[in-house]
Order: sequence, then structure tokens, then C-alpha cells
Amino acid sequence: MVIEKICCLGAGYVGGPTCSVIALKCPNIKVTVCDKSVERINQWNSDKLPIYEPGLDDVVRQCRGKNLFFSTDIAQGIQEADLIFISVNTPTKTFGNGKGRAADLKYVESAARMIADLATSNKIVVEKSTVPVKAAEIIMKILRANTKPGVNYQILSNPEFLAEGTAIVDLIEAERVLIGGEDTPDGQKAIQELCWVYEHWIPAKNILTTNTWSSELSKLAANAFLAQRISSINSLSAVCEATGADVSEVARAVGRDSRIGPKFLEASIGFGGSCFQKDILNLIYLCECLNLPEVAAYWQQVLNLNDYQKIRFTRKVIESLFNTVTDKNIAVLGFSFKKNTGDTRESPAIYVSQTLLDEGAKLNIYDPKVEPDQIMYELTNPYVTSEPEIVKKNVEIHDTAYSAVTGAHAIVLCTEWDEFKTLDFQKIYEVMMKPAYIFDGRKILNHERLQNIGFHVQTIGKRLNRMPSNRAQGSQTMP
Ligand SMILES: NC(=O)C1=CN([C@@H]2O[C@H](COP(=O)(O)OP(=O)(O)OC[C@H]3O[C@@H](n4cnc5c(N)ncnc54)[C@H](O)[C@@H]3O)[C@@H](O)[C@H]2O)C=CC1
Ligand SMILES: O=C(O)[C@H]1O[C@H](OP(=O)(O)OP(=O)(O)OC[C@H]2O[C@@H](n3ccc(=O)[nH]c3=O)[C@H](O)[C@@H]2O)[C@H](O)[C@@H](O)[C@@H]1O
Repeated sequence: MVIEKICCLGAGYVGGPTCSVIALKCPNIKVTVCDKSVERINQWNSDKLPIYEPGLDDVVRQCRGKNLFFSTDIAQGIQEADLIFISVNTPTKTFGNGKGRAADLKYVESAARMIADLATSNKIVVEKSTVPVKAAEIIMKILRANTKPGVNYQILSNPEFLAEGTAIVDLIEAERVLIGGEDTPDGQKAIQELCWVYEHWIPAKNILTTNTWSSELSKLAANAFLAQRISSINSLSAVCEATGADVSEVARAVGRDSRIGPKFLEASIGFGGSCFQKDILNLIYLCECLNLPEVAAYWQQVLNLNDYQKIRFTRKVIESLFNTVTDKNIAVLGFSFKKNTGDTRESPAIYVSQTLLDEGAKLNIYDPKVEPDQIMYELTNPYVTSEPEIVKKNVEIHDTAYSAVTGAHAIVLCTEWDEFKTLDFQKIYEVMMKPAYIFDGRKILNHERLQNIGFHVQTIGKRLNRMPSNRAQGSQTMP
């Protein structure tokens, strides 16, 4: 089979960018991205795409209406496709068996059932969503139990490794594409067909093929390793603050060892994003089900440390402000889980903001890309707060950093947006309450300069024990 038409179920952060790049690089393939959400599809067909991702607008503009289509007509998408990506969400279960740990596969299952109901010709079904090991077996069972005469399915695992904020570059210059399939002639043929799609722009040496289960597990393993590095450096940030070592210097020295490498050693207020926690929980649950409690406990510690880091940072803010933030104005700069995305899922800013609100603070929040409604949605989410009215009363969303900091007792920087580095902090100091505090949760500001202006500065993994030079106002020692 030569792949002429691709359908993707799920027009989210993965389905949208991935299929846009496939359309760009494979002009002879018709790519249709389907979603059950009419609103999302309308946004994909509009000038304001549903997700902010550098470079994405350009790619969509080049291909949309030519060989790239966004549609709610799932039936047509499935029926005409030779190859179908399942790119739906796989959140952590919030109730029932495996609550809080297992991946909820209801969307994957519903996608498989749709394919089984609607397909009238042979399909290669590709699991792109991140799933527990052996999920392909579930898809296969559903498809094969409902197969219409003359229709054959091959199931492949092709996990996605893009990171938000750099998705387009990650897709165009992928270090590796991973494809897992059955070790049968038909399975190997299906693998080769998907390889052919990627080979339009990815060098063959970067395309790895494995068995299905290795591919599924490698995705969970990759995210677990990445998160583990962050928890490792964050654990050392606490040691640095207690001793006078500087975590950036430690990271630089450790990362210079080519066996360790320099990436993903940036200490922070903790990792966020929709996947690290979810995928590690998924791995932990898998280990528990496989009766491997020691392995489960090992990975659980990566998550525990991440919670500890968020708690530690927030506690530091409160303790520094004389152990009370009640009725104090606090400017929260950045709400997305990292720069260059408007995504707030599991953003550490949520925990920080919620805790400060619980302590009675008034928050003035600014983020360059997160919509105000999204911030309010996160803070009034019943899983996070029991008092949405208080949140609404005590949170103001601003459209510039300068307006958010006016009259503030403290600035809490939660996301490393580049624009925060070039703010006029002299001007900001003038409009803040004194003593003026800055808590740099991302280590991106020039701390010496801030101290020279007169700020009390605290950051992650470095003790700033110098008094503000020109207007000394209190101690800078870590609590
Ligand atoms: N967000 C990321 O950066 C990455 C995510 N992943 C994985 O990719 C998967 C998707 O993640 P996101 O794109 O972030 O999720 P998302 O929530 O942004 O998008 C999922 C979309 O699937 C749609 N959907 C659900 N069931 C459907 C069905 N039966 N038919 C059609 N559409 C359906 C939803 O309406 C939603 O728009 C997850 O498994 C995630 O773990 C993997 C790598 C990176
Ligand atoms: O499966 C997924 O969803 C994706 O998860 C991550 O991508 P993403 O969550 O988009 O972003 P990252 O750059 O990994 O950042 C995750 C979090 O870790 C934090 N981080 C990252 C790097 C670092 O050194 N320190 C650090 O605190 C970031 O600020 C952010 O909160 C992985 O990097 C992707 O390879 C993977 O495909």
C-alpha cells in the first residue's frame, strides 16, 4: 500500500503540529486532522489557532486547504485514510480503579471503536498518544473483534517526543522517530510504510524500529528519565541553598561530563506540563500491577521531589514576607508551565498561586500567552480549590507585567519568558511597596543588579546573602 491519505484523531498539541509538519513535508499526502470538538476544529480553521507554538502558524498557512484539512467529519476522515493516527488525550484517571495513577484510556478506546465502526478498507492504525505498555493489544482486540469482512488492520506504536514551545523544530529536525510493530511480515510491512512517510524529511538513520512493547515503554522511559534529571538537579538546589554552592555552577560542571551532558539540568520551581507527572504515574501504576514495588517506589520519588520543590519555593516566599501574605499584593509573572507556550497544564504556577491565595494574598497575574479565562479556569478548578468565589475576588489578571507589579509587595516569577529578563526593574522598584521582594523561580534575572537597585532577591539553588546595596532593608539570608 502506498500511503495517500492520513487521518489523525485528536487535534491537540500533538495531533495539530505533527500532522501540519507531515503535510508540509509530504505534499502528495492528503492529511486530515479530526476532532470531536467543533470549537477546536473551528479554531484550527481560523486565523487564531487553538495553541500557541512558534512557527506553527506559518506551516498551517502554507498547507491548510491544499493537503492539510481540519474537520469534525470523523467518518469521512477514517473511511478515506490509509493510515490513522490516534492522537487523543490519555489523562490520569480521576476516579475508580487506578484513580490518580493509571492512564485513562477511554478516549483511546473510543477512537478505536470509531475506527472499527466506520472503516471499510484496510488501515494502519498508529498509536501516537502516550499509553501504558500493552495498550496496542487493547486497540487490536477492539478492532479485530469488530472487523468487517475484507478489512485488515495493523497496529503500530509511534510515540511523539516533541516538546511544547519547540514543537515545530522538534518535528522537522527530529533526533529520532520511533516505530514499533508486530514481528510478522504484515507488521514489518506496516512499519516500512510509516517509515516511508517520515523518510520524506527524516534521515533513515534517525528512524528506529522496535517491537510494539519496547516502543510503548520507551516513551514512558524517556519522559521518566527527563523528569528524573530535573528532580535530581532540584534536589541539589536545596543543598546549594543550605551550603553556599550555586546550582547553575554545579549543573555546568556536572553537565560537562559527556556521559551526563548539559541539557535538562536547569533547576526550577519544579517541572510542569501535561505529561511528565502523568506518564511517571502511568509507569508507577504499571510497576505496581507487575508486582514490582521497588521500581514503583523509585519513580515515585521523582514526583515526590517535584512536589517538595514547589512547596519549598512557596514556603520561602511566605516566610520571607514575615510569614504572612494576608492582604498583600503579589505579582505573579508567568503562568504557563514553561516559556513559549500558552499551555498551563500542571504548571507549577498553579500550586504557587493557590497556596498564596489560601494564605490570603491578592494576586496580580501576568502571562504573555495564557488567556485570562484559562488562568481563572485553573485556579477555580474543583480539584485545586474549594472556594472559587475567593479566587475570583482576590485574583486580577493583567495585560502587562508593569501593571501587575504596580503596588505589589513582591514579585514571584514562575515562568522563564524572555521578556521578563528585559523589564525595567528600576522603574518597577519605584512603583512597588517597600521593602520590595523578588522571588526568581527560574534563575533568569540579574540578581546582582536587582540587589543594587534595592530589591530583596531570592532564587533557586543559590544563596543571595548580600544586603541590598543602596537602600539596605533587611536580611537576604535564606530561611
Ligand atoms: N502535549 C505534548 O507536548 C505531548 C503529548 N503527548 C501525548 O499525546 C497525546 C495527546 O496529547 P495532547 O495533544 O497534548 O492532548 P490534547 O488534549 O491537546 O488533544 C487531544 C484531543 O483529542 C480529542 N479527542 C478525544 N477523543 C477523541 C475521539 N474519539 N475522536 C476525535 N478526537 C478526540 C480531544 O477533543 C482533544 O482535542 C497524549 O497521550 C499525550 O500524552 C506526547 C508528546 C508530547
Ligand atoms: O511527552 C510529552 O508531553 C513531552 O514532555 C516533555 O516536553 P514538555 O513537557 O512539552 O516540555 P519540557 O521542555 O520537557 O519541560 C517540562 C517541564 O520541565 C521544566 N524543566 C525543563 C528542563 C529543565 O532543565 N528544567 C526544568 O525545570 C520546564 O520548565 C517544564 O515545566 C518532553 O521534553 C518531550 O520530549 C515529550 O514529548
